[in-house]
Amino acid sequence: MSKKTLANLSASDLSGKRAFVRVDFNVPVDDSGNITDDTRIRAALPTIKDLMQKGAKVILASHFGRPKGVDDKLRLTPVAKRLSELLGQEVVKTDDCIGEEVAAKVSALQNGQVLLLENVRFYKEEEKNDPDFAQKLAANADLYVNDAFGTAHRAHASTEGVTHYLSPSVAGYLIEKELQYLQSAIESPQRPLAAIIGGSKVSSKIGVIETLLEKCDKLIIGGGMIFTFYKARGLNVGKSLVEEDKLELAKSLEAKAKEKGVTFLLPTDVVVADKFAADANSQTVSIENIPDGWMGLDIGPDSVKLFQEALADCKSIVWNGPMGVFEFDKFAVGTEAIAHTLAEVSKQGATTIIGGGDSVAAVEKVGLAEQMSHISTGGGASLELLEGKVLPGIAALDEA
Ligand SMILES: Nc1ncnc2c1ncn2[C@@H]1O[C@H](COP(=O)(O)OP(=O)(O)OP(=O)(O)O)[C@@H](O)[C@H]1O
Ligand SMILES: O=C(O)[C@H](O)COP(=O)(O)O
Repeated sequence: MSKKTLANLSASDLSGKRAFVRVDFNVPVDDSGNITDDTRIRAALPTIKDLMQKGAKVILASHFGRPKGVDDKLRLTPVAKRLSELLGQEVVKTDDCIGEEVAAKVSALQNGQVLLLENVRFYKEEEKNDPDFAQKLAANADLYVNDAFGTAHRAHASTEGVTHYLSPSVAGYLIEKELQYLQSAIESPQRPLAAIIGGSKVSSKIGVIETLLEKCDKLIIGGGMIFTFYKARGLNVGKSLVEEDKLELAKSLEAKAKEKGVTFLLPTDVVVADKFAADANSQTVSIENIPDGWMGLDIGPDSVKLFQEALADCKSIVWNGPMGVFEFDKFAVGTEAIAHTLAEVSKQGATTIIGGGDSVAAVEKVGLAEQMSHISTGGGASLELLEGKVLPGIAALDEA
């Protein structure tokens, strides 16, 4: 990575210094506000612990959800509690992210102590990347560390704006690791490189499919978007999800794959349902025989076999997006089978990278996360990185 990282800063650079650290603690919670998955908190620990050990005063900032103004349900209090448990040390929590209370609590911090600011999105200025707000965030700190990979695709005050007021501005260990895996996966992969792209719509994955067509040897498509490709081929898709305005695009993506010599695989059979529900009636049919009135919600067993065979000799695999409606157990089979396949090829030495969000949730659900080479903590951010886009939260950091 050409950016300066925390590894470049020694104890003498950090001891007694107030480090403003942007993390992504936007964690899933249940209806009672309990954290259901603390992966993102644990992923930030190497950076936080390193700063503590090097004697910095650690000021953590994060967003949580998408509040419109102050929202008591979106306070970071449960996160502070969980982080205190993980660090084995009390984390000081403020009720705001700027202002006098923050200034007072920061000035009372000892070297190695950790403070968590309140949700930065309680201020609309955060998402507007307002310079005055960024300056207020920066006012209590001496330097900036960005470790919020999941939010690095947002040019917000705490991810981009603050870098104009704090120096040095460096990447934390999580961002460093994410870039190392995701960038090298597509820039200098061990080949064959396969990409598996799923999810609901072609429209949200056009950019990544187009970029991957330039980079990978095999492109495997699953999820709701397959029906747009089938319809473009003239097949009947029943009540399945289709983006009518993307039929031409689907045709051109298939044609482009052919032109580039990329193996382009769509499922050969699907599991169809009579309604969009967990308890729907279902049957497995070949893609030529989707009945009227039924909708495809998962890939079928022949497709799983086809994909497994295609993945068997791959040395690098990137996966983004579920193969079916995995939230319903009945239609999670295809997604889970792909997770098992990736765990298998990982064991045989392939690099397997899971690109955020739903595919990560699926891999975790089947308990295979540990077996993958890299599980990204970013959904949108990992997708944008795979698309080859510049992430503003990273671009703004100091050059190495
Ligand atoms: N056949 C299908 N019909 C309708 N929806 C589907 C189908 N297959 C998958 N989905 C839905 O797609 C959603 C995920 O799609 P989306 O485009 O948001 O992917 P994503 O969240 O970007 O993926 P990731 O989070 O892994 O990056 C899931 O909620 C899943 O239920
Ligand atoms: O969960 C995420 O993808 C990140 O925390 C970014 O959240 P956002 O999409 O609300 O900006």
